Amino acid sequence: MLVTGKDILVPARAGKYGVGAFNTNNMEITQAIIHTAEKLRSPVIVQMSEGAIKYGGQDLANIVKDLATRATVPVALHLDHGSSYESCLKAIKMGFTSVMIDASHHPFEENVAETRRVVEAAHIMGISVEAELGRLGGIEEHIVVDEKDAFLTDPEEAVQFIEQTGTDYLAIAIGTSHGAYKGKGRPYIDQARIARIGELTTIPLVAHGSSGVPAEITRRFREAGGEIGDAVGIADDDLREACQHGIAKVNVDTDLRLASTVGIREVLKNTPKEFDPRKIFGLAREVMSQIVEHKMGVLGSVGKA
Ligand SMILES: O=C(COP(=O)(O)O)NO
Ligand SMILES: [Ca+2]
Ligand code: NA
Ligand SMILES: [Zn+2]
Repeated sequence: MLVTGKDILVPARAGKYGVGAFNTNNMEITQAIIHTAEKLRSPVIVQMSEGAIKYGGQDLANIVKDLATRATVPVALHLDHGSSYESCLKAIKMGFTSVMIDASHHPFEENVAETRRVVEAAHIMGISVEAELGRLGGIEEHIVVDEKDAFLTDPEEAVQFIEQTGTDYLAIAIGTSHGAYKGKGRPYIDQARIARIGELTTIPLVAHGSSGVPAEITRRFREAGGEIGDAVGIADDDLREACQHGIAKVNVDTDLRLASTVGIREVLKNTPKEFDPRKIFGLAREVMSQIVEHKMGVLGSVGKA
């Protein structure tokens, strides 16, 4: 059933488990996410970035909404990295049940003001809101944040921010970053910082940049002709621990991008005579489903629906 992000995340925070928020850009990705959630009896969030909305528009939103509505587990449709009040309202008009207003690259006061505007409008329409405080490294949809400008979330500031905005959940910067190259070795996740913020707050916390970039996937990616450097993601153990301290929404996009590309490349490489799109996209769907299944196991959301 189609529900709001809050319906899914408040129980997750209380139950100390994480719920995957997986980005989609087409039907097969959406099916891999939702069918796997049903198979594992797991709640799930399907999210679309502004780039995905540009690419698939209402067509894609309708695919997600239809699958979510018919799903036998709770599913929310979430706007990822909404860059403005207008963008959030447009998404709500498209049928999104959760929106992120990402104003974390602005000074605190401006972030508060922008977030408040979205919260007021969204709550009138019964839609829940994610905001962000702190700045991840890596490349967000519309902002390139280099390391020196990344800053981790201050726990006391987070309390102020939540009080002043009324946001339903909060994305925090705690060492993760977007993309396939999250650090030189194992990225450092500031568990003490998460725990501190978790102690001081009660709303669900959000970890962006949480793809694991599994070695098996990068090996297959190269084997099938892909080119990727020494990619590294967030360790499963770090995600498990983060969910014990208040992280309830865990964003995953890169892993599905890599998995779908592995599937497509393997079909094209191994069966060069193949040109049936169901075979070409079918394996991608299968590889993505395996990634979604692994992640739900790591986060502890299996059987929670
Ligand atoms: O935070 C993310 C995705 O992060 P990854 O690049 O680690 O999948 N989307 O908002
Ligand atoms: Ca941001
Ligand atoms: Na988001
Ligand atoms: Zn993100």
